[in-house]
Amino acid sequence: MMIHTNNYILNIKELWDDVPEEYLSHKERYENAIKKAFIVLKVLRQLHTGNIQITDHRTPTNVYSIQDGIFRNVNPLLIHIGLFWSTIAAQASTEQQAEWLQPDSSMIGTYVQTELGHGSFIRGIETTATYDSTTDEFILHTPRLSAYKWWPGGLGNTANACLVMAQLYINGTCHGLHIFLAQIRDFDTHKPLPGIKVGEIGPKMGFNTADNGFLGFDNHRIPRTNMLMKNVQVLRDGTYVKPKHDKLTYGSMLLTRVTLISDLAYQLSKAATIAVRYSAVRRQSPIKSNEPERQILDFVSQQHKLFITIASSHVYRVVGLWMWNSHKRVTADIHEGNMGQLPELHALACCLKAISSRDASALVEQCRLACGGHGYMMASNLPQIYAYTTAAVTYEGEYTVLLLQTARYLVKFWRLAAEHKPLPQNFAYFEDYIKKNFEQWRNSPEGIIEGFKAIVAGKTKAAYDTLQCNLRNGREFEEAWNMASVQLTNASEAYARSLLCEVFWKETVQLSTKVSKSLAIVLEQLAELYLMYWALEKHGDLLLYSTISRNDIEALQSRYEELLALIRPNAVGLVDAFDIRDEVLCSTLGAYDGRVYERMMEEASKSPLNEDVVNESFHKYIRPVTMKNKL
Ligand SMILES: CCCCCCCC/C=C\CCCCCCCCCCC/C=C/C(=O)SCCNC(=O)CCNC(=O)[C@H](O)C(C)(C)COP(=O)(O)OP(=O)(O)OC[C@H]1O[C@@H](n2cnc3c(N)ncnc32)[C@H](O)[C@@H]1OP(=O)(O)O
Ligand SMILES: Cc1cc2nc3c(=O)[nH]c(=O)nc-3n(C[C@H](O)[C@H](O)[C@H](O)COP(=O)(O)OP(=O)(O)OC[C@H]3O[C@@H](n4cnc5c(N)ncnc54)[C@H](O)[C@@H]3O)c2cc1C
Repeated sequence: MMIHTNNYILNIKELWDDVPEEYLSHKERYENAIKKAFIVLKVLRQLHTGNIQITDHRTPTNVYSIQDGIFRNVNPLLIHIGLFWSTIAAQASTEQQAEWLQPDSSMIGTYVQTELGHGSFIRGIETTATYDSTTDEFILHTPRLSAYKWWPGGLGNTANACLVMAQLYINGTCHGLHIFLAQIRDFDTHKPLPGIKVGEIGPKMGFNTADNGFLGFDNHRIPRTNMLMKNVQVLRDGTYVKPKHDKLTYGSMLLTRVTLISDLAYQLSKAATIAVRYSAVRRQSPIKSNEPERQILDFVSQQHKLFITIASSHVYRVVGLWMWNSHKRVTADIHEGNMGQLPELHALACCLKAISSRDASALVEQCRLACGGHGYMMASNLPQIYAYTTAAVTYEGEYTVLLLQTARYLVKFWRLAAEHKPLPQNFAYFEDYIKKNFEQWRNSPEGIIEGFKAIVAGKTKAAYDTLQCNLRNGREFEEAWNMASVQLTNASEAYARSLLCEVFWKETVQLSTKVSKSLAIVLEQLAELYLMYWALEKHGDLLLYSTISRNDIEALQSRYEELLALIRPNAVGLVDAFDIRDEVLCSTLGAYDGRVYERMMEEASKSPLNEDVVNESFHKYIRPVTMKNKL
């Protein structure tokens, strides 16, 4: 059968709620989400087996964005598809993949790593997998409360299998963290298997349909062949065959960090669409007292809040794709046994995941605030987008922890520069900074990019000097590192920003040669706006580390304001171009037809508190008090 994904899925009636999910209980919400998730999964399986075929392009992202509208919150199968499958595909041997990745598999899985006691410091994970050579099995065990797995999405009620990260023990020797496939519930009855204690962790700020769960093992046995064995093996006699790089086990986190950048671009495009469309409809106060009230989008301060969100969505779309291609390249190299590019990819993924999630959550919140009171309504969908987006600052590597990983990489290159050793081309600017080869400031995108590199060099130098000073004062390295950690994270943040500016500007200039002149102008305006915005935000750093002057900063400010005026006529067109359907946007404020007030009233009428003209609590509680002496 040939289908058009959008229309096919949008026409499945059971996928769309009559009652907004905010009115459902925790339990009802989950049950409703599960109903929908399995309808979508069935479609995906039919797509996979070729029973149905798609006539529209961009298949995975299409399905992803449509399912995003179906689940106002989160698809409970997100981790099954996004992490369980992809980890097996990346880390299981060919034979294991052939067995486990069947399209009609009974397994519904999740990715189980974090414990009550350890999330960031994964070497501290306490769950053990001990090899028993007499039975050719691993024994999974949770030695204490802090070792209980806690957080995995879909674990609470949905999953019957999982990939577990545990410390591998063979003959009393610990070989560190490895990944194991464990069945946890009976495929038929869905009851937890003997030795498994599993449940859901309770309501959260968002992700309330993801049934995040807890899990404990009581000497639970799995076959030896359930360890993911593409990169590392345990043989029948207990021989341990080491991986080519000891961080290959962390590969799923690396991949998800890369993927997340694009996902956050998409979340930003939703928030920008809602806030810009609403700002075009909403009128509040005249600008000149004798004129009619103006669209709030005409207030320059409103443009300042919103246009950076549009630009940032494009930045993360472009940089997300750039990272995706790098990941593909490095993975191909790893297949050939060449691990050389892995540290750089890890360092880039860490800081870009950290900054993209932090930017996205701050900008989504800015869009919500830019919609005034109405942005606070759940029906605007902005609170849900915020709750979803802000979680990304924490999961898949907490913000600061990831920035500190990138700092290790920066410090390594600074040390080379300080010792006058050869540097790779992309860090040649460290040497220029040391030699004080400062460029004359240019008020242009290229000049700003150079300025940001000077900030990276200056901040890395400051952090490095502090580190050295702490060492000279007799501190151990780890302690000296901790004492310098504020400066180290600052350096990483600056590094991410310089990458974002450079990649976005270069890619935009290249793209501009391939599109119409009028489109090229708008794309370059957006890219320039992004660079100017951040140059102004970081003007203090530019004053400290580059050759910028006060006059230059004033000129940047004028150009920035000019850009806001230039973008204003295209603002609505720019968000329409994100091409997000109303059914996916789920927002009274952001729908394409602009019927904001009508939609708000329609949504309010769905409130159960409007079902009765007089709520029964009036008779039970209010009247007895207010009418007490008057009856
Ligand atoms: C129906 C649905 C339809 C779907 C259709 C599909 C279409 C899909 C399309 C789009 C999908 C996009 C959606 C994506 C959205 C996903 C949503 C996800 C939901 C949430 C899920 C959340 C999951 C989780 O959170 S899982 C748990 C994650 N946990 C963490 O991230 C822990 C963080 N901690 C760490 O990573 C580590 O502890 C550490 C790196 C901080 C430290 O590790 P350690 O071993 O201690 O190492 P250290 O001593 O610091 O360093 C030693 C050297 O190792 C280097 N290194 C560290 N890590 C790596 C690595 N990964 N790779 C390479 N090298 C690494 C490090 O740099 C050191 O090197 P050096 O040279 O010594 O400096
Ligand atoms: C919505 C959501 C979904 C999730 N889904 C999953 C899942 O599917 N599977 C899974 O396994 N996990 C999942 N997680 C868990 C997630 O990966 C962890 O919460 C995350 O890695 C952070 O770890 P933590 O909670 O232990 O924070 P902590 O590490 O305890 O962080 C607390 C504070 O300590 C600071 N800190 C910690 N270590 C350092 C350090 N070395 N240096 C400086 N500061 C430090 C942090 O910066 C932070 O400010 C999910 C979490 C959330 C919120």
